[in-house]
Amino acid sequence: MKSAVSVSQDTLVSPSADAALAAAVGGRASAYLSLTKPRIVLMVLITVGVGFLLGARGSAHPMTFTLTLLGTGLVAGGASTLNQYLERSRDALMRRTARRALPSGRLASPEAAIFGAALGLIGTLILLVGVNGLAAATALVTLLLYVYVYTPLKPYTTLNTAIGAVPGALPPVIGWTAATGSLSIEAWVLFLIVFLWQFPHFLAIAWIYRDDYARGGMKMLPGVDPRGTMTGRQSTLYALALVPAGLLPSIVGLAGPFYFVGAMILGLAYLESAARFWSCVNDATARRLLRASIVYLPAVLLLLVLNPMPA
Ligand code: HEM
Ligand SMILES: CC(C)=CCC/C(C)=C/CC/C(C)=C/COP(=O)(O)OP(=O)(O)O
Repeated sequence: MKSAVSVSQDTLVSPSADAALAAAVGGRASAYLSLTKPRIVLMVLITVGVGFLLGARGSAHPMTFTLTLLGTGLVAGGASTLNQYLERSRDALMRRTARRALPSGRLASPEAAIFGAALGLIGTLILLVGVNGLAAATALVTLLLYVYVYTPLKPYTTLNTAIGAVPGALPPVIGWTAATGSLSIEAWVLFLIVFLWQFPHFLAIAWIYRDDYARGGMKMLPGVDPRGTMTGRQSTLYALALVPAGLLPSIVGLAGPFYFVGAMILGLAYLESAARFWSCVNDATARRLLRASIVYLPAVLLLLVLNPMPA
């Protein structure tokens, strides 16, 4: 009788316990995934992929390509995780980030630190063993600059974003070195485009979230520029510099005339959004500029892949 009761209890209790366990495991898995900032990783991988395909000039080795994306994706996810680990207290103070896995307590911080370090290490080893030493070293330098230079500087200087733009622009260089084993001029042209592109991107974001950044104690330009004059001017100047920089792939023999025309149109459209932001600095023009930034980069990268210069 006793055992019958316990069996019936088990059968009653187990399914809901299993569901709770599954929900907990699923919840933890999604919390771990969120630490890697998947949308940024996806965009980073697109820039890596384009760098690789241009470097390979039509003879990409599928296995090397796959290992490059896998290794760099893991390093990028590890970098974002370590960034969230280091910023957990400040993230708790900002509305945009307060619900993240660490400030909300869904994961404990040592778990995040171990997860981030493991992803970074495994990703670097995959690049080292499966791709080449230069790609592995470039990815590791990218992680170190992002996690240990840019991230700690955010509460101290408004220059943090200009410094963060260096690791932000290195992923296409990782892709290029993975395909070619060298750091040639073409890699630096791709670096320059992504570097300049980031200024209007993050200045628009810094304006939109200016109160939030101030709450978290992050030093961003709009915090010392309440009318937004410098923020608007800098966005416009960097977007202006990006117009000729965006044409360089055709000049160094990376892309053809179709790319040249497309990049010119996209560059002018991005510049127009930045100039409109400068002429009237407000949340609406900043959001429009942010949207333009998220269109510009994938579109230019797509054109590069669609209209490469024949080898
Ligand atoms: C210093 C450089 C950068 C800073 C400070 C920065 C900051 C940010 C922030 C705070 C957001 C979230 C905006 C929101 O929630 O409304 C964002 C969105 C985004 N960023 Fe950046 N970013 C930088 C560089 C980059 C780079 C290098 C890439 C990719 C190559 C990138 C791709 C994106 C994309 C695709 C989004 C939209 C997806 C999303 O909302 O998560 N960013 N950026
Ligand atoms: C291979 C490798 C390591 C790739 C990583 C490339 C990289 C540095 C991408 C992110 C660029 C960046 C500075 C985003 C903002 O982060 P944030 O921390 O200021 O954003 P948050 O305010 O949302 O935390």
